[in-house]
Amino acid sequence: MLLAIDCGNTNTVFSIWDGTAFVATWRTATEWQRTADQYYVWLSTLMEFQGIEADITDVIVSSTVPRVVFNLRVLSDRYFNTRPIVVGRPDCLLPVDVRVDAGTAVGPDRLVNTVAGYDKYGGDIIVVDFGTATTFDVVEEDGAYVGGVIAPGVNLSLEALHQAAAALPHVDISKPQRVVGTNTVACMQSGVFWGYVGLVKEICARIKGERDRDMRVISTGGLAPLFQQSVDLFDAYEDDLTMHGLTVIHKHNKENSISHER
Ligand SMILES: Nc1ncnc2c1ncn2[C@@H]1O[C@H](COP(=O)(O)OP(=O)(O)OP(=O)(O)O)[C@@H](O)[C@H]1O
Ligand SMILES: CC(C)(CO)[C@@H](O)C(=O)NCCC(=O)O
Ligand SMILES: [K+]
Repeated sequence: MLLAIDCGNTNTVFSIWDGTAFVATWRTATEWQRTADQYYVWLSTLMEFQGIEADITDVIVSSTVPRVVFNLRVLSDRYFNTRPIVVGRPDCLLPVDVRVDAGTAVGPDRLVNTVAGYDKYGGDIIVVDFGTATTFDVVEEDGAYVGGVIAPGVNLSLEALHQAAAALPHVDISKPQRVVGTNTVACMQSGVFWGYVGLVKEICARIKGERDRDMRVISTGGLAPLFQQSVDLFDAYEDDLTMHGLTVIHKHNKENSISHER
């Protein structure tokens, strides 16, 4: 079985893939200090608790935080006796081209989202991921990643207001009842919620305009449904797009590269 690890700047998600379906998914805060042994205690406890007897033979990692990769490598090596595939490293093959400026290190999560989006929907799509940052990834007709947009994440935007302004509280995002807020929290929620609706609309329209074609917009990330509730922003929503992409990349590497086994 495959252990797929999607490490974002805020959260790290571990999923076990049996070749057909995900048998379990667990989420933990991203902390680069966490050691391989700590990961294993956490993972094995959850597996035992849920009665999952997974024989993990393969590990694939996508990490937007370079420092955590070392301990995830040790985890893979020490407890699963396998060398992990690390997306973005030269020995990890991608099933699609990456056409960006020379020397640009595209975030591995964006590459994985691109692969997943192309696998599920084909080309000419925009993948929008509401993570720590909100990213827009543009997929060419042939599946190539051809660039995109990085905007501040929803929670980050609210947190920035709280951090920078003494009188602004910590607020969770939600859809405000009205645009005109009559209290501080409602005003902040309105600014971020409706501001975000505008941001997504404008960026997608401009991408389509720049490329002079219609493109399907696929959303992923925990907050996508909140926005979709109010306005028709996306053509489809996928709750586990990054994880799906990791399984596609793993399969591609298994079929096309020299063995990752020891
Ligand atoms: N209905 C909701 N209301 C508020 N927050 C939500 C809701 N659903 C999900 N979230 C939060 O939205 C955030 C988005 O989750 P997601 O997994 O897409 O990215 P992340 O873990 O924050 O970022 P990264 O992948 O960059 O670490 C998470 O912090 C999650 O707890
Ligand atoms: C933009 C984030 C933070 C989104 O998770 C990540 O993809 C990243 O660190 N990217 C590196 C820069 C780039 O993708 O061009
Ligand atoms: K994510």
